[in-house]
Amino acid sequence: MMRSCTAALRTLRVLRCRLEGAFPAARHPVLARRWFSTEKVIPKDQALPNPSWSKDLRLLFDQFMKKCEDGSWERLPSYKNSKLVKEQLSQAQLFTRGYEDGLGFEYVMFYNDDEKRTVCLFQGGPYLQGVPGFLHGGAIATMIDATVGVCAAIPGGIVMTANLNINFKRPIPLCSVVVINSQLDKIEGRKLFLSCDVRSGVDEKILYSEATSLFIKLDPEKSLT
Ligand SMILES: CCCCCCCC/C=C\CCCCCCCC(=O)SCCNC(=O)CCNC(=O)[C@H](O)C(C)(C)COP(=O)(O)OP(=O)(O)OC[C@H]1O[C@@H](n2cnc3c(N)ncnc32)[C@H](O)[C@@H]1OP(=O)(O)O
Repeated sequence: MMRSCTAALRTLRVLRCRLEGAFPAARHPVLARRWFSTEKVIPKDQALPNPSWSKDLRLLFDQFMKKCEDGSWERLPSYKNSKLVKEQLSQAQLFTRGYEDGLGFEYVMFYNDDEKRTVCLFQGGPYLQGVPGFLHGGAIATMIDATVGVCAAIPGGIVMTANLNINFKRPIPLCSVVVINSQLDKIEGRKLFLSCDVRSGVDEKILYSEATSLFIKLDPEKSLT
C-alpha cells in the first residue's frame, strides 16, 4: 500500500513536470494564460474506471496499468475544465468530457516516451450514435484527434491540428471498446506528423480506422485570430 502510494506520488510529480515542460508559460502567452490554472482545488481525474466501464475496458486498463509499473508507460490524467472555464466562459468544458458517465466518451490514454506513442482505450456510449447501432464518424474523428493531439503535444508543446486524414474501414459498434494507437512519425521545424489506427479492444483483430495527421506548433509571435 505504502509503496503504491509512493509510486503514485512519483508519477504525479513526473506528470506535473511533463505538463509544465510541455507548456512553459512563455511559449504562447495567450494559450498559456488560458490553460494554466492557479486554483488550489484539485479537480477530479476523469481517466479512471467508473461503473459504466465494460469488462473489456477494465481488462485493458489493468493491462496498461501493469505496463506502467516499470515506468515505460504513463497513464495520462484528464480533467473536464481548464482555467478558461471560470474566467471567460463559465460553462466551457472539454468536449470529450461533457457527458455523464457512460453516455459519451469514456477513455483513458497512456503515453510511452521512448517510443513517442500514445494509446487511447475508448468506449463510445449511446449518445455518440450515428448510423443506428454504430458510432458517429465525428465521434471517432474526435477521439483520433485527441489521441494524436496528445501524442504531438507532449514533445511539441502547444500544437493545433492542421490536417487530419481518416479512412473509416469498418463501422464501430456502439458501446464497444477500441484501442487507438498513435505515434509520432516525424518532426520538421514546427510541423509534427503522426499516424494512428483504431482496432477492436482486447483482440485487436478488427482494423476499424486508419489516420494520418499534421500538427503545427503555434508560433508565439502570431495571433490565433
Ligand atoms: C505526460 C504529460 C501529460 C501531458 C498532457 C498533455 C495535455 C495536452 C492537452 C491538450 C492536447 C490537445 C488534444 C486536443 C486535440 C484537439 C486539437 C484540435 O482540435 S485543434 C482545432 C482544429 N484546428 C484548428 O482550428 C487549427 C486552425 N489552423 C490554424 O490556426 C493555423 O492554420 C495553424 C496554427 C495550424 C498553422 O498556422 P501558422 O500561421 O502557425 O503556420 P503556417 O505558416 O500557416 O504553417 C506552418 C507550416 O505548416 C504547413 N501547413 C499548415 N497547414 C497545413 C495543412 N493543412 N496541410 C499541410 N501543410 C500545412 C505550412 O505550409 C507551413 O509549412 P512550411 O513551414 O512553409 O514548410
